Amino acid sequence: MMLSASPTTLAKSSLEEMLENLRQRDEEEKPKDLPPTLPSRPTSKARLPSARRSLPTNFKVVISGENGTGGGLSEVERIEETERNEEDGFGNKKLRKDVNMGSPYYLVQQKKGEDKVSDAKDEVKEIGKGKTNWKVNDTIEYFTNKKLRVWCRQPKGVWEPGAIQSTSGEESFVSLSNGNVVKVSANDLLPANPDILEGVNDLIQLVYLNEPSVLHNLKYRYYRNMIYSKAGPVLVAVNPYKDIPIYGKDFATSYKEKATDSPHVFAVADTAYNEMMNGRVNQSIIISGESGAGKTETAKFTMQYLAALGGGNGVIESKILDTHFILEAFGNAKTSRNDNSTRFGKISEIHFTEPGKIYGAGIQTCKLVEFENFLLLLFSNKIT
Ligand SMILES: Nc1ncnc2c1ncn2[C@@H]1O[C@H](COP(=O)(O)OP(=O)(O)OP(=O)(O)O)[C@@H](O)[C@H]1O
Repeated sequence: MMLSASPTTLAKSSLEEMLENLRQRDEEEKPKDLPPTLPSRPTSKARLPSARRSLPTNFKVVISGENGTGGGLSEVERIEETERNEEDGFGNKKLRKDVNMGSPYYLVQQKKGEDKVSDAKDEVKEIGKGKTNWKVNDTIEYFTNKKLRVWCRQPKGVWEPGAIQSTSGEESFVSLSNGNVVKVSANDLLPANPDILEGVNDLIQLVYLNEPSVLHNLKYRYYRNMIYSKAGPVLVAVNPYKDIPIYGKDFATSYKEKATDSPHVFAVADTAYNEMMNGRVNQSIIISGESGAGKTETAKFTMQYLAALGGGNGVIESKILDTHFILEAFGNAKTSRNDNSTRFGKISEIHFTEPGKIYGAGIQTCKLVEFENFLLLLFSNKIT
């Protein structure tokens, strides 16, 4: 399903007003002050910002139920792809507008997703115009003139947001958000993303993919209980260390019915299940992270979702889910990093019948590789 990003009939937000003012100011200054192109990005094509492409004039925001099945396509590419072809190529249903989740988490995501993606594209279009070859100084100059936000590395390595006041040679005076003005070298400055991109649910939507921008985006979401973010086809989970009500039946149902595309472990499990069912290809999900990152919990949520999808009378599913308790009793221990640390690597398999019902499971364990712990869930379809 597509949702048009045409201007809303509601009163303009202060953000919209600010953007409009910025655009007007740019228009006035256009002939003598063309903005430079975006700063350099990682060389990998997969991480190039979608915003570098010229935007379609009839731009639309697509919210589809799939997660990570874009084959590495950027947001704009996926939009164009979907516009070319009503089917998403993976047999997934598109977002159902008629399902009202009634969940604050869902609503925030929906609203933010719609507004931000479309507005940010416009803003990026503005910033991205101009020459293709640029130098660091051009960018700093541009950021200074426009009073745009930058990230400023402080002595202890912490990145603080601020605005460049003036630059002389390799050094700049930056006014930090706490009011202090500090002198920093150009090496300690990085461009920040426009406010409008704050909290985007896929990191590849960020115009500037530098370390502070990525961390800031994850932190912004984390403080709003949005612990999952996408980094292209990869799901990033930040351990909340508290219960967040995002794993209940209503959430499982909404991911099953493609009612939301907010990043979530259920979405990953759903994609794997659908790929297995549609493509008849075994699937695997790799969960990695340092000790205490939340791998075991994530694996449990994945299995819980798969049990809900492939559940029959519930007996075998609950048996599978209950194995965690036995395994943890024998194989977990308290460490300085995690009170309930799994001391072994784990490969869990779930087997499905052809119609997609669970008919068995298996778990292989292996020696723990400290700090490079992993869990691998495998899903296989019975070939009879
Ligand atoms: N999604 C979550 N929601 C709430 N709490 C969580 C979540 N994920 C992890 N936690 C908390 O973090 C703790 C550590 O998580 P977990 O045991 O899954 O880490 P791990 O990566 O498997 O660690 P290890 O490699 O040491 O086994 C859990 O006991 C739980 O309290």
